[in-house]
Amino acid sequence: MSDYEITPADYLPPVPEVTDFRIGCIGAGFIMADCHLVAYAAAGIHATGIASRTHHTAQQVAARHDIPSVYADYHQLLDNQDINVLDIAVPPDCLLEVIQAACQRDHLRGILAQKPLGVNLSEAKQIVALCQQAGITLSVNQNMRYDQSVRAATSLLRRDWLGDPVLATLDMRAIPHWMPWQQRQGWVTCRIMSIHHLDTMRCWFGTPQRVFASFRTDPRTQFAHQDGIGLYILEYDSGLRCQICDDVWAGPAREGAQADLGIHYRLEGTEGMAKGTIGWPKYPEREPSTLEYTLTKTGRWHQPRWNHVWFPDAFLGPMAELLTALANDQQTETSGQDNLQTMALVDACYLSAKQQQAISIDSVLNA
Ligand SMILES: NC(=O)C1=CN([C@@H]2O[C@H](COP(=O)(O)OP(=O)(O)OC[C@H]3O[C@@H](n4cnc5c(N)ncnc54)[C@H](OP(=O)(O)O)[C@@H]3O)[C@@H](O)[C@H]2O)C=CC1
Ligand SMILES: O=C1CO[C@H](CO)[C@@H](O)[C@@H]1O
Repeated sequence: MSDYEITPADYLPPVPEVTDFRIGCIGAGFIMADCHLVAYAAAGIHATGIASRTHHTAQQVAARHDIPSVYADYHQLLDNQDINVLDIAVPPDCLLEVIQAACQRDHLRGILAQKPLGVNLSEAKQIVALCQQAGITLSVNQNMRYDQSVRAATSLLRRDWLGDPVLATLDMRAIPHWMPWQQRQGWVTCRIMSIHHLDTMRCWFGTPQRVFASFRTDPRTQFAHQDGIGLYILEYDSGLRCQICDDVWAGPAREGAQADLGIHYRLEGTEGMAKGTIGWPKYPEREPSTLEYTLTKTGRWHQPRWNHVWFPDAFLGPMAELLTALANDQQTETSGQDNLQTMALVDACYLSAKQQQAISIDSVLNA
């Protein structure tokens, strides 16, 4: 293989050597049942216990995934001293109380919490502080970083193959399935979906200095919401600009017109250019994400391909990283502390759209 080629180690997550941690799952909804547990099982990682709000839901998911212990509620799961790692996927406005209860137990070593880390930066800070005080390693499930194309692009950037980053754009034209609990938050897009794209830009380029965000409401969504279709410009002092368009309306495709759905991104640097697609909008069909790149040093297109997909395969990544970090007494890349910057960026987007002006991320982080 010539230089400047991507290999599986660049797009697949590490599989932890030590898998004897005992995982308790809190939440048994879509993401836990159809993504987390499916990806873990494929790697030989099996949860020990599960609890949901509704006992019957937990029983059904336990039966489907061969989970030996089902608890009537999450407090009972937390009482089991054998469980030392939590995998939490509950609505964001339920997360803080679950973490508060978890931090009162002294047998827990690690927590993987689904994004967003609470309803805002203030809650995220409380969650991070609670885990630090309890000596629990907290990691946030910002799993788009583990999408195979995103991860491969991260490798290109970390090796400097693209040179100095000049411009990055990401265009989402897709209709996600919305969860009923979003209605009580009044969020359609930014804190639920755009958070992935904002966090991915952070993974690629670090935290921007400022963001300008503009929202327009989504004509299909029946409940009152603050966001809807989201447009974002991220400004970096280096000169780099990132632009994200999250169009969750994507035209009247559900209303009878033809659909043209997908997610495309493009990264331009002084020494190369990469363009990718994210296959997730086709889920449950398995459409792998793609990446192509061209470099001044090679003068041709490089087109690595794989059969893995974000949903569900990439969900091994965040748990594998947490288990590896626990075994080595380290933090993960998506630690709670790191995620405060993603949460600050998201809060800055809502503030920017409301005030119709660019917002510095530091001003939100340090407010
Ligand atoms: N790519 C990603 O990383 C994705 C992340 N997510 C995140 O995962 C979390 C869970 O999402 P998802 O699984 O799709 O949601 P679901 O609605 O499918 O599941 C929610 C789970 O939380 C439980 N729950 C506890 N309290 C409540 C409550 N007050 N209202 C509603 N449910 C409650 C539900 O219990 P029960 O059903 O027993 O009543 C269920 O087990 C969210 O934070 C979401 O943002 C979601 C999708 C994709
Ligand atoms: O994180 C997410 C990614 O995709 C889902 C769409 O099916 C969203 O619901 C979501 O919260």
